[in-house]
Amino acid sequence: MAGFCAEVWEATAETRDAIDALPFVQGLGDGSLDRDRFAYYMTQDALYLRGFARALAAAATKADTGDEIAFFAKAAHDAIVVESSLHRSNVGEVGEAAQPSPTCNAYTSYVLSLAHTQGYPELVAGVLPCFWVYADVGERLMARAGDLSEHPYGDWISTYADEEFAKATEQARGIADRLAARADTATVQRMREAFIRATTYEWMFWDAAWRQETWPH
Ligand SMILES: Cc1ncc(C[n+]2csc(CCO)c2C)c(N)n1
Repeated sequence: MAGFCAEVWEATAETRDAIDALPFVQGLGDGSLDRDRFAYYMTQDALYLRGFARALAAAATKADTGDEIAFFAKAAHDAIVVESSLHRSNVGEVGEAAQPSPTCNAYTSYVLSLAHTQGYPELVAGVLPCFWVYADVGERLMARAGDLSEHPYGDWISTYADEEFAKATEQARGIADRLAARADTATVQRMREAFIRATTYEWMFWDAAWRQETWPH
């Protein structure tokens, strides 16, 4: 039987094609995206990363090997430190008044609900699209953009097209496959659902940035 990752990657093919086709992602790749939309995205992403880093730290507490504790603890660290520097250089510090959008709130609440109500395998499956979708999009935008020195979003593209980041994604996939291989059928089904749901949230996050989504009241 093919591994968990191969299976859920296939199951999310339509959503991933839809991500590639989003005007936000297209504009990020060809540099035509307007600065306002990018700034909105960056602020929402900084808010997302705070919640997401907590979910990664929870994965570290649930992990059952030293390597995996270290992997998720470092990922939690990088979500705040490495990604924050990308944010700071683009939009400065995120103001105290910044509020998560409905989609940002839904996505972070979702991964935190996995952290608090589900087991380690389900949580790993739910945080995996964050790595994999970004590495996949980053790699593709990089191949298309070529020289990034004059690209308005070159630092974003190079962060996610980075070799180190590809390695972290590979490690996250290895962990998910190992967990699924020894999990019972019901757990694998919940893992599948978590992966698919989180991939859909990745689509929604970019779509919300394009629309500069706000709360109705
Ligand atoms: C909506 C959204 N999804 C995924 C990422 C990418 N990302 C966030 S934390 C992390 C792991 C540690 O660096 C990765 C890959 C993002 N920035 N924003």
